Amino acid sequence: MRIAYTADQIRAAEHQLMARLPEGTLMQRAASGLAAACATMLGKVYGSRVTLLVGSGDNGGDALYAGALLARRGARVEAVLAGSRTHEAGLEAFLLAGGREAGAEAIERADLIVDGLVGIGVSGALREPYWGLARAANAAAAPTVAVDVPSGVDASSGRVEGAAVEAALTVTMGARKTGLLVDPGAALAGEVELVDIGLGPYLPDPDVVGLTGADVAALLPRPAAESDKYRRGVVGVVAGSDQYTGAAVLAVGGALLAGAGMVRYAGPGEPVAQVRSRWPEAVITELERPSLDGVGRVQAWVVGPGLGTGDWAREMLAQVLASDVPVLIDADGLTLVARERDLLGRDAPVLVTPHAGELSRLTGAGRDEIEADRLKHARGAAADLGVTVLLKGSTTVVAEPDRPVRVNGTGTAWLATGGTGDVLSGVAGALLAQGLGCYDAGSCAAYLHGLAGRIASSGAPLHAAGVAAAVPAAIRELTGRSASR
Ligand SMILES: NC(=O)C1=CN([C@@H]2O[C@H](COP(=O)(O)OP(=O)(O)OC[C@H]3O[C@@H](n4cnc5c(N)ncnc54)[C@H](OP(=O)(O)O)[C@@H]3O)[C@@H](O)[C@H]2O)[C@@H](O)CC1
Ligand SMILES: [K+]
Repeated sequence: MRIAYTADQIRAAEHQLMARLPEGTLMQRAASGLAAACATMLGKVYGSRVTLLVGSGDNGGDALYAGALLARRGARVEAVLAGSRTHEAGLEAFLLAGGREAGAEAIERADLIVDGLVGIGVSGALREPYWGLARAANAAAAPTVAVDVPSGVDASSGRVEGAAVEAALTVTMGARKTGLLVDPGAALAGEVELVDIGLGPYLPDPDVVGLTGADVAALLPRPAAESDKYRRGVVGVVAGSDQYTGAAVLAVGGALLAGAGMVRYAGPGEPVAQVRSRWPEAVITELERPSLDGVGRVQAWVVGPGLGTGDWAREMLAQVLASDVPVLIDADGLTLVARERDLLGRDAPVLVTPHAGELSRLTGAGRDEIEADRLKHARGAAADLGVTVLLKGSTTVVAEPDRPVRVNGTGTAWLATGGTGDVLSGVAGALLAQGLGCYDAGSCAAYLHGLAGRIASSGAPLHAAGVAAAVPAAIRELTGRSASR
């Protein structure tokens, strides 16, 4: 599990640890980890050119001490001092080791750039000359190693106001920062390497958590020898309409291919015909009127994709929500709930899966505001609505009251195409029906869906049906050798 913390949490932990250690110890630990990472990146340290971008705080101090270590190993290290002041002891050590001060032109002659402009102490958009230096580093041929966080990225949220450094590697001190797991910060951080400075015992519960493949593999339900189709989980899908038939096909496909024991589909004539011809495995009820009578028992419902927002859709949604099993609400179902919040008043669990636009309808926050701070808005919606919120996007986040937000980084930009959300709802529904809670079902589904997207894409455009088809391959990749069991 990748765990991450806000800047305040890190600072509080550092405070406690620092009180027990001689002054400067933590920075020395940070700098030696940073220098080692730079050395690995350079391959050969002796004779290489390293340019440090040094801000006025301790982030610059880390860079200067690391620069001193690299200079002692024979690198030609130059420091561009950006702040109105500079970490004094760090600069002294740097100069003593043979490092030199330089102007911004040193960025262009570097083999490696070290971004020590700002770390967790940043506030707001980068000011000049930091801003210009960040852009010069991004334009340079050499890769950049960011100290703690890429400068310009808010460590606690991943937000970027204005320019930020694009790092090939971020060497982060003590613990990962939330902003390294959430886009846009996550995308700017490159690889993330954690340097242990001894903070562990002082860290509180994490702010956010990212599941690894091994975590997901451990959570995924596996059929046991005595499983039958009912015990493996029956998913009910209420999706599609005479106008939108594809959503039904895709949601049912996602559910079937994510391991549901059985999928029951209920809808009107047009989508029924489509689902029947595409998925003969599904158990289908063709509806003359909006009613779940005679559809049969399920262990979880998926409701909303392509359903429409008229009276029929509203009645189907109300009946699904009146059941006593977990319900996933997506797409048109969310539009209906936004109009009529009371529908959410039920005892059994609810997982909602909005994108930013749908969440905006649910909460009234602006779409751009939501995109800029996905964590805050997903958390707020989960608390206000009393449900689990899976907010889709380049970093999908899953928020549930009183638990760390789970963030998912497996997706690919190619997934931003029509119908992929319908597949996700089916995948998550299958996991709910197999007994996972909303938090686990949502975060495992996001992981699998992202991985399936990568498999389906391999760097080229994909289509939603291809993502559904790749879900078994994603499960196989995760579960590895034990897949035969
Ligand atoms: N504490 C520890 O134990 C350890 C800490 N460690 C390291 O220290 C880092 C935190 O150091 P920090 O607290 O000194 O803050 P930091 O990120 O360097 O930036 C603050 C400076 O930036 C400036 N500034 C702010 N906003 C700005 C903007 N928008 N645009 C431009 N400038 C801006 C502001 O300058 P001022 O406004 O005062 O001129 C202020 O002085 C942490 O990330 C890690 O790398 C490690 O060594 C491990 C041990
Ligand atoms: K930095």
